Parts: sequence; structure tokens; C-alpha cells
Amino acid sequence: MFNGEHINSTEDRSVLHVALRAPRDKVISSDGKNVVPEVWKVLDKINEFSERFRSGSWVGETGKALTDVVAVGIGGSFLGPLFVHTALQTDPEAIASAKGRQLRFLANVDPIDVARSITGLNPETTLVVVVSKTFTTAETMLNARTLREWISSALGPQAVAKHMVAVSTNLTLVEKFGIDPKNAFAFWDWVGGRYSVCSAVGVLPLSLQYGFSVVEKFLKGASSIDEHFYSTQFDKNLPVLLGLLSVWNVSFLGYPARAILPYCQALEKFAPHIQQVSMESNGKGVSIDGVPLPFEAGEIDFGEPGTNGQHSFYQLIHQGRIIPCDFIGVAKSQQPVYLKGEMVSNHDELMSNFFAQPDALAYGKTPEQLLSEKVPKHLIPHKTFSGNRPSISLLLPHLNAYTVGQLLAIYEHRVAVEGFLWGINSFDQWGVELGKSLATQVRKQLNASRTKGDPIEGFNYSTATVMTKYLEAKSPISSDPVTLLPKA
Ligand SMILES: O=P(O)(O)OC[C@H]1O[C@H](O)[C@H](O)[C@@H](O)[C@@H]1O
Repeated sequence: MFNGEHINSTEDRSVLHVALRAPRDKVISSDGKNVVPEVWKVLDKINEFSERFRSGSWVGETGKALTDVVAVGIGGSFLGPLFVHTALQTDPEAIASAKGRQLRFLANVDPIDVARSITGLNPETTLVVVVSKTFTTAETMLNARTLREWISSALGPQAVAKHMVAVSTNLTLVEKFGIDPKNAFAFWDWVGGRYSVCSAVGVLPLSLQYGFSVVEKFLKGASSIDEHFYSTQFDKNLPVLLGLLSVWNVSFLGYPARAILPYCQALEKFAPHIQQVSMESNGKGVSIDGVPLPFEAGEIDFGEPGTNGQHSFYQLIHQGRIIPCDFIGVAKSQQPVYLKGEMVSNHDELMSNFFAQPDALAYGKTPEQLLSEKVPKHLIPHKTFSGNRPSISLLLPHLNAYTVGQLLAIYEHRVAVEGFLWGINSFDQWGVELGKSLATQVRKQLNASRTKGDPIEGFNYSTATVMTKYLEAKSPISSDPVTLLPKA
């Protein structure tokens, strides 16, 4: 991976997200060319642009400084930046640098998400960042066209140049869309979408919100783990050990799921991000050579912050199926509170659970213990905990831009280690294609049925029946889509 070999063989690409956070003087080559200078050219451009934006010298169509950003993107062009943004939102340093600003995300093509993302925003003070590796993703492009309409109907079509910028590998399509190429931020095909948060995909919107210096710490944190992963012997190498544990749990013990349980509300978007990193990478049925696997690869990832999850699905984890758990804790809270007279601080209260849960899973509670506690006989089977349920605990010293970068890279490399062990290609995603192409067929049918009354043809009985019901409901379609958007 670090040598730039084309380990993503089905797309004939190298896999070099580590280059996105490499120090300036590092040499990492793809196809014989050192890519680190290109990376820094874009980072410098982001630094300079975000400075202009944040200082108010970049102004919108009506001469006002821009304070709010809507990042439009989905999948890898959304989940990583959302995770990092959510983690920084309560960090004191990041709060200070984001004063008076808002960063929002628009991912879903559901018009409800459009409404949510712009409600209360004024186009005069808003910058839209369209983030798409390919610049062809149907959801993102429709959302981008919708927000372009929102801007130009309020401020005139010429305002688009000042209120819309883009992040993409496809700069030709960015220009075609009407975004000034000077305001396009590039990345490269050797960055997988789900590994792209350290490219302009994450660095641009996060720098607009928090300033480049904060985001640079995030990159440095990720880079520190890259270095550790590259050079540390295996028995002390965090991503290697974690990857081995995952493969052991999935392939040897037969536990296919994994719960990601951060005892830190700021990490609430970590599990959704890792779901994509892990499940899109390792959810494969054939080896890298195309041979059907004689075992199942991939993990089923889900998670919620503790303690919320404890009051929801932990019952199943304690007494139902065996789900290996990742407990993630932070030694020092971003927002400490201690109420006089309380036995412990609020953070200690949270962390009491962080320490208690893995113990309960590991050691359980035996019928003998219950008997000695005088539990009625008929309740003993219900109150018994089998124990011997695996978990790992990661304790971060604190949560800031640097450690968020570290956490991200630990999981990225862990997923890669698992994929290497399973012998699969963790860097392609052919499994997302079929649904997309079927949606194209449905889109054509909906158009033909709505505009010409064409009957539904070429779909199976179930789908045709539900589509008929859907068309009967006749959603309102205005010829002027902006009338349906909420007003600022
Ligand atoms: O960044 P884009 O090209 O718009 O792609 C957005 C997403 O599209 C697809 O769903 C891919 O499976 C994802 O890996 C990707 O992150």
C-alpha cells in the first residue's frame, strides 16, 4: 500500500490515502511520481482560500462576508467529514475558531434533507461546497443543482461563482456544472471515497469552519498512526493487532458483527463512518483473484455512544447473541462538569459505565453467585450472564483534532489489515452498482408514466404493484422547484 503498487487491482489503482496526510518532505510515489507535492499544493490552496473566506475578504454577491457552509456530498464524500465535524464541535479550541459560523451537510437526495440543510440560512451569506469524487453521483448532483437554483433564484445566476465551490477528481465536470475551476479543489483516483476525509473532501469544509491550523492537527494525528502502522513490529502495532482480533472473532469464533461503542457523545458519528469504511471495504464474496471465498469476509458494524446504547440494544449483547464490542473512552472530557455534592464528576459517571460494561461481558454472572444473593430459583436462568464475551477497550488521552485523526487512521488501517488477511480487495465497491443501474430504469419509468401515462413495464410483479400505488398518490410537482424550498 505505502509503495504505491496497484493493490486495488480491479480498478487498476494504487491506494494512497496515507499520502494525503504525509509531511511535506515525505516521498510517496504512484506510477513513478512523488504525489506528496501535489497533495500539499491543494492543502496550501485550501489554507489560503479558507483564510480569505474566514477573514471576510471573500464576499458574496451582495458584498456580505460568508459565514455558513453547506457541504453537499454522500457516502465517502459525507460520512468522514461529518464524523470529524461532530467530534470537533465541542472541542474548546475548535469552538473558539468556529465562532459565528455554521457547517451543515446535505447528503440524502430526499428533499426533506434539502429543506433541513438550508432552513434558516440566507443564500447571501452561504457557501455551498459540492463534494463528489466522480461528480456524477445522482444524489449529489441533483442536490447541487437544487442548491444552485436556491442561490441563483435569490441572487441571480452570476452569484453561483461566488457562492459555490467544488471538491472532485473530475475537474472537467466541475467546470461544466458552472463552478469556476479556480474554486475547484482536486484529489486523485488513488484516494478511495471512503478513505478521502483527509483530502479536500474533509479538509476544505472543516478548514472553512475551524481554520486550517486546526485541521492540520487532524492530518498530523492520522499521519502519526500511518508512521506507527508502517514501522512498528506486529506485536505492538495497533492496527495489526486490532485487525487480527477482528479476523479471529469473525473467522475463527464465528461472530460476524461488531459494535462500536464510544463513551463520548462527540464521537456519535464515528460508527456510521466506520460502517462505510469497513463494510464497503470488506463486504466481499470473492478473493482478490476473483475466486469465491470459502469463508465469509467482512464485519457487520453498528454502534451508538454509551451510555445511550446501554438503554437500547445491550440486552442482546449481554444475554443474546455474542457481539464483539469496541469500547472507546476518553480520559479527559472536552466539556467537564462537576456538581458539588455529587460522588463523582459527570465524566467519571460516564466512564464508570465504560469500565463496567467490558467486565460484565467478560466475566458475566454465574447461577452460584445469584444463589448466594438469594435470587429466587425461577429467576436464576433469566438473571444469569454467560460471560466470555469478547471486547476491546481503547482509551484516548483526550479528544481533539489530533486524536480524532489518530482514531480515524487506526480504524482505516485495521480494516485494511483484515482485508489483507482475508485475501480480498478492500478498495473496490462493485456491489453498489446494481442498485444504481436499476434506479436508472425506475427513474425513466416514473418520468414516462407521469408525463405520458405510460404503463409500468419490465418490472417484477411486486415492484410493479408498489410502483402503481406510488404513482396513484400523485406527488405535487411544481414547474418551479424553488417554490417548494423553504424560504430563509
Ligand atoms: O464522491 P462520489 O463520487 O460522489 O461518491 C460517493 C459515494 O458513491 C458510491 O456510493 C460509492 O460506493 C461510495 O464509495 C462513494 O463514497
